[in-house]
Amino acid sequence: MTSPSFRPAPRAVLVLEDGTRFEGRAYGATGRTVGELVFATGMTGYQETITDPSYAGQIVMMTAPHIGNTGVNDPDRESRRNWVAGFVVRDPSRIVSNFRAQDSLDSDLVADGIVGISGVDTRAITRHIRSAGSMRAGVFSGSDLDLSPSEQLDVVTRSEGMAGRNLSAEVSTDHPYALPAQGERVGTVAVLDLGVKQSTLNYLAERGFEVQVLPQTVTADHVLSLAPDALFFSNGPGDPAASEAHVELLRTVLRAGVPYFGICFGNQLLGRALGFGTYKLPFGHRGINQPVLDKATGRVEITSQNHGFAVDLPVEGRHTSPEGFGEVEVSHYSLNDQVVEGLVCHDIRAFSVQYHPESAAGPHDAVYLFDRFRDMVASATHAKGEGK
Ligand SMILES: NC(=O)CC[C@H](N)C(=O)O
Repeated sequence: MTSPSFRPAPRAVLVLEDGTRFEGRAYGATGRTVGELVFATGMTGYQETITDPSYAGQIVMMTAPHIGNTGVNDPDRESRRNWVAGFVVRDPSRIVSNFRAQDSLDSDLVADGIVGISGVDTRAITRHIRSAGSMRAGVFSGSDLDLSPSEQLDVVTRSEGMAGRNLSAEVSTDHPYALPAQGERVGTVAVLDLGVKQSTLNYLAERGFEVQVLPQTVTADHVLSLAPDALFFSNGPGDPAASEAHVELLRTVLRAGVPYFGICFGNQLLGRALGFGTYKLPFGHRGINQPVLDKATGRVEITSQNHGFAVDLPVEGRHTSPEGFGEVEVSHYSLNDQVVEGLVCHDIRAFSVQYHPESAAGPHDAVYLFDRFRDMVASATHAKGEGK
């Protein structure tokens, strides 16, 4: 595992849908892959990134130049596999050096068939995407290099874009399962698994929730038949505008008075359930040092983010839900570009954030949101007990 190999890897090429090409070396599995090319700015946490199911369908490029130094290990996996459609790095570590390492990143990518490329100028590619926007791309190595440049470009331009894409079925659990509550029990939370990360489930269980994880195919009737004390929608890949069935489920369960918390995709779906729109950002927010303002406290949080879509609402003032859920406010917004980063409902028990309070990887500034959820559910249960 730690023996250095100084043989140059075989060639590979990264082809962008606008025809731009970058020559490099094969990294991870060899072959061909297509997806939306996005960049992630975290200097650490590559394993949490590639095992985040929200990245399904995306070729992730790390802007940090040196990747793989600490290898991979089982405790840091956020889900059952690596989900990225492809992986682009500048300078992969030739050795693994960490006491927690169980394997090298390269061989872990090979095990999951993730086609990657290294030795490309990731700074130039990032600047290109920053100006031109995220776009479809392909990585080709091995016998796929026999395709001519125009045939490779054809493969890319014939592939599906991210707008309008529903990917929940690819990443969700196919069977329900549960995590027991830890410490003082607050109640049960039904978690719709749209691509949930393990750290999120752990935080919920640690806050006293019995966590019931449900496949994304579940119906509103089934959720209500479980009589959960709360509902949670996870992060996940794809375009929120293509998840109408989940939006309908959310509306029904909210109308039944069940308290709600959503993260990332779960924030976008709350926005849509309330009757607002979502839109695609030019190149999205992906990294672990994204500044966000909590409007209620004036506090700035440094957050972990991974989103390419956002809720379409002015960050100031209150807005009336066209779906009859009362007054809604943007609770948090990005200090980089004023994009909506959180929603709070004033007339029903529901809130959500666009960023990742489970902080895997990333700073722990936003972990308080799990406490806020626990307190909201505890007060709802108390009110129910008093017949309010
Ligand atoms: N991490 C997420 O949940 C991402 C949500 C959505 N797929 C987006 O890209 O905006």
